[in-house]
Amino acid sequence: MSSSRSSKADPAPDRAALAEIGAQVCERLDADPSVYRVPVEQIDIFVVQEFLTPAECLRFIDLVDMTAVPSSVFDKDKVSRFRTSYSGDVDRNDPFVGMIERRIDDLLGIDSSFGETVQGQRYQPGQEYQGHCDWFPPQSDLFRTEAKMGGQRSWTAMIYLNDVEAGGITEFPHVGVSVTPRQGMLLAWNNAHANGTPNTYTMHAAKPVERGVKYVITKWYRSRRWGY
Ligand SMILES: O=C(O)CCC(=O)C(=O)O
Ligand SMILES: [Fe+2]
Repeated sequence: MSSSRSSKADPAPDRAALAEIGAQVCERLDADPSVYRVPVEQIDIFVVQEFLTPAECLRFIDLVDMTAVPSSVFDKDKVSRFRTSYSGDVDRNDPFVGMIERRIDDLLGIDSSFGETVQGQRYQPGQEYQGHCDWFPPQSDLFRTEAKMGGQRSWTAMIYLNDVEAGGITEFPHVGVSVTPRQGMLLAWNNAHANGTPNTYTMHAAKPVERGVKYVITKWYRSRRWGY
C-alpha cells in the first residue's frame, strides 16, 4: 500500500490506511450477528450487548480503581471542567487484561499491534467528559508527535463496566445518538469517513453522572503499529 504523507499540508495524514481499516472493520461487524449497527448515516457506530460478563466487569472495576488518577486531555490549556473523571492505563501485562484486549481485537479484526493500552475511567457524581473527538487534529503539534507513534486514531472501542443510577450517558450530539450505560455493553465507532478523513460527526460527550458512579474502559486503535 502506498500513501503520500510527505506533504506538510496534507489535510488527512494516514488517509489511505484509515479508509482501508474503516472498510475492513465495517465489513466484519456488519457480518457478525452479535453486533448491532446504529442506524445513522454520518458515522459507522456499532453496539454489542453483554460483551463482558458481570464478573469480568467487576474485575475490571477493581483494576480501574487501582490506576485512576485525574484525567488528562489532549489540550493542556483546556479548562479543568472539560474532563473531570479519573483515568489511567491498566496493566497490559496482566493476563486478564490481555485476554480482554484480544477479544476486542478479534471483534474488530484489527491487528493487536495497532491498539493502544486500554484506559480505564471512573466518573463520580458531577464528573463528565465534555464534547470532543478522539482523533488528533491534523496539522497540530500533537498529531506531529503521534504520527511517529502509530499515526491517527482509527477506531474507538469502549465498554461500560456498570449500570449508572442516573446520568452518565454518552451523547453524539451531531447525529442525535445517546447511549445509556449498560453493564458489559461495548460501543465501537470509526473515527474516520469512508475516504479516510477525520469525521467531525463523531464528536461525543460523557454527560455528568447524576447519581452513582460510572466506570468505562476505552481502547483506541491507530492507523499503523502503535508505539515509540
Ligand atoms: O465515558 C464516556 O461515555 C465517553 C468516554 C470518552 O469519550 C473517551 O474516553 O474518549
Ligand atoms: Fe472520547
